[in-house]
Amino acid sequence: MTTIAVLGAGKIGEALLSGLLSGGRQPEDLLFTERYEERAAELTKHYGVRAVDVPTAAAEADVLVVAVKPQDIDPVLDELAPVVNERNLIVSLCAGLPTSLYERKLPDSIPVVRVMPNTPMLVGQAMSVISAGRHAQPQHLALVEELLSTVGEVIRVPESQQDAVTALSGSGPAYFFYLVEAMIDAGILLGLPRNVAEKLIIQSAVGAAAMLAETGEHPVTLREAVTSPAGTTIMAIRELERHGVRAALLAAIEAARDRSQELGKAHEA
Ligand SMILES: NC(=O)C1=CN([C@@H]2O[C@H](COP(=O)(O)OP(=O)(O)OC[C@H]3O[C@@H](n4cnc5c(N)ncnc54)[C@H](OP(=O)(O)O)[C@@H]3O)[C@@H](O)[C@H]2O)C=CC1
Ligand SMILES: O=C(O)[C@@H]1CCC=N1
Repeated sequence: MTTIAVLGAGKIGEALLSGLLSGGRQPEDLLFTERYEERAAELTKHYGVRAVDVPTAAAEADVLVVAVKPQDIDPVLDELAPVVNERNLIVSLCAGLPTSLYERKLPDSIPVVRVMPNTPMLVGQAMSVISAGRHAQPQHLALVEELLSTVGEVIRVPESQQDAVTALSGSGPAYFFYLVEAMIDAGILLGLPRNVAEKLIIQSAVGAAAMLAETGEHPVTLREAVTSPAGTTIMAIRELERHGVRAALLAAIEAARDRSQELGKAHEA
C-alpha cells in the first residue's frame, strides 16, 4: 500500500487526511507533519494518524503532499532537500507555486505533481485538478489520480492553466458559501426566522447542485425553467443585473487568478 505523508495538516491537509481515511485508507498508511505539538496531538487523537518530522516522512512515505501556505514553503523545501530520494513523489497543493520551484530546490529528477484541490474533499466531493512537473511520469499522474479519486473528481490540465483553476475551483466553494450567506441574510430581511431561512437556502443550493450534476442541462436552461414570464424570478434577475453581479464575479475570479500568479512570482529565481 502507498504511504502518504501530508506536510502541514491545516485546513486542506486535514481535509485530505480525513477524506483518505473515509475513502478506505488505513491510519498506518498515513503520516503528517505539523508545526505545533498541540495541533499534532489533537489530529493523532482524532484520526489515529502518526505525526512525524520531515526526515521520517521522506524515509517512510512514497508520496509527500505539501500543504503549507505558499508563504511558508521555503523552510519546508530547505528541510526536504537533504532527505528526499528517488522513491518520493512530491505532490504540491500550494496555490500559485510552480513545479519548477520544487525542481529547482530539490535534488535532480524528483517527480513533482501540482494539484489544486478544494475543501469539499472533507465530504468526498472535491474537485482536484492535477498537472505534471518536468520529471513526473504517467505512473505518477496515475497514482495521484487514484489517491484523489477516493475524495472526489479529478481532471488533468496543463500547468499553465493552474492559476485560473485555483481561482475557479480552488477558491470556488468560498464563492458559493458567500452567496448562501447573503441569501440567508435576505431571508432575515424578509422576516423569516434564521433556521427557516437557512433550511430553505441550503436545500435550494443542494437541489440546484444536484440538477446541474445529474441532468446535464446547461445552467441557462435550468435558470430559464425557474423564470416565469412577468413572475418573481425575473424581478430578482433584473436587480442582480442592475447591481453588476455577473461583472463582479468576472472581476473577482480574475483577481483570484492574479493573486495565484503573484504567489508564484514571489518564488521565482
Ligand atoms: N484551504 C483551501 O481551500 C485550499 C488550500 N490550498 C492550498 O493548501 C495550502 C494550505 O492551505 P490551508 O490548509 O488553507 O492553510 P492552513 O494555514 O490551514 O494550513 C497550513 C498548515 O501548515 C502548517 N505549517 C506551516 N509551516 C509548516 C512547516 N514548516 N512544517 C509543518 N507544518 C507547517 C501550518 O501551521 P500554522 O497554523 O502553525 O501556521 C498549518 O497548520 C496552501 O498552500 C493553499 O494554497 C489549496 C486548495 C484549497
Ligand atoms: O485562498 C487560498 O489562497 C487557497 C487556495 C485556493 C483556496 N484557498
